[in-house]
Amino acid sequence: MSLKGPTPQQHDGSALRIGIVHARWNATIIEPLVAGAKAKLLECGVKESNIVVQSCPGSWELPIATKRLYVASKYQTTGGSPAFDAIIAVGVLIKGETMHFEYIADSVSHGLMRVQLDTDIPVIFGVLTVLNDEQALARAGVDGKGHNHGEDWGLAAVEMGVKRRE
Ligand SMILES: O=Nc1c(NC[C@H](O)[C@H](O)[C@H](O)CO)[nH]c(=O)[nH]c1=O
Repeated sequence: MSLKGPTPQQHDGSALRIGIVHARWNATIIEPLVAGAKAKLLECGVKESNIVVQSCPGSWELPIATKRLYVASKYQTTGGSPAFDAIIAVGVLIKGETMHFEYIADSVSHGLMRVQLDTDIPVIFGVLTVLNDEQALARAGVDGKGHNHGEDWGLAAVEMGVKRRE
């Protein structure tokens, strides 16, 4: 058994509304990650109609796309309270030949942390920062290898969404 990974908890997601914002770079990895997160949301009782999925060009755009989803939702509900209990930001950064990877990874991680602290809406960090395709495939659970990290992000979104309402 791996020493890594979160200790799972059981939470009832039936009252939650969850956003998923995903980049479109490296779509063959993004797709299983988003599917894994969504499957766990549904397994925890989140209603399909309460899962909103949006996309953006790449991981660099995740912080602003996540912030915009929160802001837009705030004005769609009565009383201006945000409509989302948590948002999962999904991206796949694969190291290339240049320093581009480092700059995006660093900026996106700080950006997403800032969005969640500024908005008080939990933003689950679903950005893979990997050194090669094999690492990406293993973390998306593709071809039965490795573990789909999207599932962990779905569970984290339910836990944080429930706790935000307590
Ligand atoms: O470069 N590699 C990647 C990437 N670059 C695009 C960047 O996020 C942004 O969309 C553009 O720079 C335009 O702002 N975006 C990713 O999600 N993964 C990568 O591996």
